[in-house]
Amino acid sequence: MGRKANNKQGAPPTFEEFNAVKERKDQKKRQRESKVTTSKVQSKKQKSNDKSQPKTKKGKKSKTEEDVTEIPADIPHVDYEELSAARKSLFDDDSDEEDGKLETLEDLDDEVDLDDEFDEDDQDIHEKPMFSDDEDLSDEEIEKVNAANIEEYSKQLDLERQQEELEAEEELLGVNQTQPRAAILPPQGEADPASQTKDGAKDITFIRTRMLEIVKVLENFKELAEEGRSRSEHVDQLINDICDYFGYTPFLAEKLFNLFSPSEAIEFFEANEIHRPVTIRTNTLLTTRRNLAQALVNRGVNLQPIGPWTKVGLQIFDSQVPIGATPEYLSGQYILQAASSFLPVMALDPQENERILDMAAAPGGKTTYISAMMKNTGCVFANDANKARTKSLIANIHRLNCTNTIVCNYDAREFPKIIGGFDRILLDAPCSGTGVIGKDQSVKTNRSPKDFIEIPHLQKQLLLSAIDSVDHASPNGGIIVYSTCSVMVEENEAVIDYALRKRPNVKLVESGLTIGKDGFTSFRGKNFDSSVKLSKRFYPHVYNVDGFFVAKFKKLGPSPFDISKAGAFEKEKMAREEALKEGLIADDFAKFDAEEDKNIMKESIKHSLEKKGIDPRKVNIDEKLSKLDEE
Ligand SMILES: C[S@@+](CC[C@H](N)C(=O)[O-])C[C@H]1O[C@@H](n2cnc3c(N)ncnc32)[C@H](O)[C@@H]1O
Repeated sequence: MGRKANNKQGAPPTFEEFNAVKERKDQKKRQRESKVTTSKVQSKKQKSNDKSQPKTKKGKKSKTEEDVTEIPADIPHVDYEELSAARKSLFDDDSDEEDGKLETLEDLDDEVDLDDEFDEDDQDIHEKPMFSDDEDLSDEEIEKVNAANIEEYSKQLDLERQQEELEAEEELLGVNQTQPRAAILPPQGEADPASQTKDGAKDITFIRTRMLEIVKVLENFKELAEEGRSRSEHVDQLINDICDYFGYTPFLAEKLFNLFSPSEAIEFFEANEIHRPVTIRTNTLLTTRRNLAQALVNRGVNLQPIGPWTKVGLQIFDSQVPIGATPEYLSGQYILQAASSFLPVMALDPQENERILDMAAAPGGKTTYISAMMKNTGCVFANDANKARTKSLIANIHRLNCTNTIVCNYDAREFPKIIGGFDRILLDAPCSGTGVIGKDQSVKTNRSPKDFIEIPHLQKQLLLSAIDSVDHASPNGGIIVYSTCSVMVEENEAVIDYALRKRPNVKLVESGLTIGKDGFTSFRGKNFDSSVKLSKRFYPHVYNVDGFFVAKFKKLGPSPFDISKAGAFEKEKMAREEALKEGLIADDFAKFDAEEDKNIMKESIKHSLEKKGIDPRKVNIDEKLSKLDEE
């Protein structure tokens, strides 16, 4: 019978179930150890009392006793053998007991065969109570033992049952298998059995099982690999299966796979199949989290704080009202915002009365948080290159009552030519979105190798601009925070490492974030500056937040461009020259869409005419527009 047929026994476990099996296996091991040690205690006790050995096996010592070397003090003493014997005595002695009691015990007996504790071929033990010939154990003592141990006994029964279930699952998964496995990979040159269903479709159940099995092999390759099959063959098959099962292009599946160990990669891919929890941020300009929570609970919203790391976030479990249309929402008391989006603003740590630039701000989730942290003092420049997106940015700024904010619409590579000298800058850069696949499944198929050249190129240019636009002499500031919702090294560590090399007047500093994994200091043969480990990575499968990256810089001295007052175009030219030298594509990533811009301008003219009480249909808008262009 082939593998596939074997696997048709039932749906394979999910990865969580697989982990649960592993966990239960550990638990079982611990329990066995506990049992072993208690058995030893009993053995010692009996020896010291000069009593006969328990009749677990005629003429043989219990195997478990030989294995024990230590008796941990914290293990409760439960004598299962004595207990078992007592129970047997109880059955024998209490045959006239009330039906109910007997039924209960017999039910337990049905579930777990206590004789499993002893040697199977020891018929005598099966036939009579263990201690039936033990003169010292009176009925009273039996009852005492039973009463004292019944709780432990019941726990033991549960464990035994779990153990049976576990063994059944293990059998299915081959968890205990240490021998080289049966063939997991399709035989060389033969068709993949995964595509051999009757209708020719891929057998997803089979693919899932194979993925888990390959992961196990890769994590213990020496022992488990099939002879004659290389590691890379296993990896290739696993990546194929990831593509088939989760729907990624091979290119992206491999890139993401390379970020993790095989089992963690599967956890990551699994996590991308589900949405992150719905979370909101309290707008502390208008309310407190306590008052907001109370108001929403009164409307039938089921919520709780996100976690100890944020004092403004709430997680919504369910709601009887649309969470984006409550009076509290409409009056700006909160914003729907992914928990991961709080992190760069927390790292930025805006202070009252500062001048802050949010370089890529639309739709304004972070801008409005910055504004709230500054208590509406100082000034926040909220910039975005995409004019259409500035609409939602403005709407959010208004709704959340942020009165210290100026919206602008530049290609942020133009800074600091437009305006510089900021105390702090947030660059929440445009990115590939590989951290938010749970939200946008299209990322699985629409990212190409070109993206991972062009996007980092733009990110590098933007980051250099951010560095050059900050005032190194700012009393408490001189801070730049770089963030992306990508997990790719090219868009994260490689970008900040590039900035460190190009701008020796900045250094990376602690982000102040209490969660997150350290940034990579090396990756697939590339070494980054050792300080890159101060950056933080966030993963959906670890923190149940979107995949995210945050790095915090402190500017220590002026940039060469600060002094030369070079404009964006000179800087751009230099950056392009650098990029060309490094073999990067120098095409523009963020192209200006003139047609889109024209439409937005027309709409804006119509609105302003309406505001003035003029019917826009009676005005030649195209003419007005071309006049504006001339100006
Ligand atoms: C990740 S989103 C920003 C999200 C925003 N910070 C928030 O929290 O709501 C990236 C933004 O960068 C903008 N962008 C792309 N290229 C840009 C450029 N050259 N200069 C400024 N903004 C740019 C995009 O229009 C997009 O709105």
